[in-house]
Amino acid sequence: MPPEWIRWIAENIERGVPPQTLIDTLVQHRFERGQATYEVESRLPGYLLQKRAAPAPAAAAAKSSAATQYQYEKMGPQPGNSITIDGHTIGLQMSLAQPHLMVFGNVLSKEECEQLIALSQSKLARSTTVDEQTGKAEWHADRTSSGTFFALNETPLIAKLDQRIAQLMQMPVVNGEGLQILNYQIGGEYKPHYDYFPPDQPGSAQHIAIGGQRVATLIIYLNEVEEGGATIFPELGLTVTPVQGSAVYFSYSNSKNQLDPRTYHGGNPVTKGEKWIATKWMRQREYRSA
Ligand SMILES: O=C(O)CCC(=O)C(=O)O
Ligand SMILES: [Fe+2]
Repeated sequence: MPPEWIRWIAENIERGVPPQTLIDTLVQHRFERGQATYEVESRLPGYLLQKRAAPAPAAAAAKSSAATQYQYEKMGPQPGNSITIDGHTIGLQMSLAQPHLMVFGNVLSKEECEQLIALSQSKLARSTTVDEQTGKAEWHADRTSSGTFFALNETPLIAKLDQRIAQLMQMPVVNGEGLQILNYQIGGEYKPHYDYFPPDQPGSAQHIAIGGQRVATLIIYLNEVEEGGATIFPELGLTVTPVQGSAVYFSYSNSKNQLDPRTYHGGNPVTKGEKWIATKWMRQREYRSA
């Protein structure tokens, strides 16, 4: 993150601006939400951090027993060695019961990955105002990742992939948020986080208001990363290495509205080459972006 933004965060924390407001403003300025959350939270004074880390007693009790109490329900992709959707065969490579997690091969073909990167590259080029000012085409090293979204059915390719992904995840297409594309350059990472909106954080209510809580994630790897860039699940000691076209699926919300903290995950820094992923988040209900 550029130093002027770091200063902006520090000054506004000092002035007592609520952390969630800062995070939302950063996201509006095209910083990636995970990075914005990290940059703000890591600068909160100790007492505020503790306040955020120590939820109300009822919530705290629910949280401490959440890992043991989360009830795993039959949902998402059903285990089988492979699944063929519209003539395209996806292979199951590994699955875990708790949390509910699966790794798939060939979710996208090499050509589909390449087309998705090319489509995103032209969108990203339009959204980087900083680069336009300096006239430089390359990405800023201090920006941990750059991203773009595709609205549902935005192009024929996106429509085809939205269908395939929804069928794989066993969710209605309309419950999906628009496909998010992220590009990480060397040093780019996504610090460990939950994909669901933490119920004890004030900013979550406005997200949950549209389409409900997030219930499941599919992260698709669009290229081969030369070194680094694995998706890590620190609670599980699990590392998923990016392989072009393969994907990791995990679900974390059940019909009782419980959330599974075991799905805590992040993207390790890229140390050589670059990393492209496409992420699909599914909601409890139909999701309409504003
Ligand atoms: O980059 C990764 O491997 C993780 C991405 C991620 O956590 C997300 O898109 O929600
Ligand atoms: Fe995530």
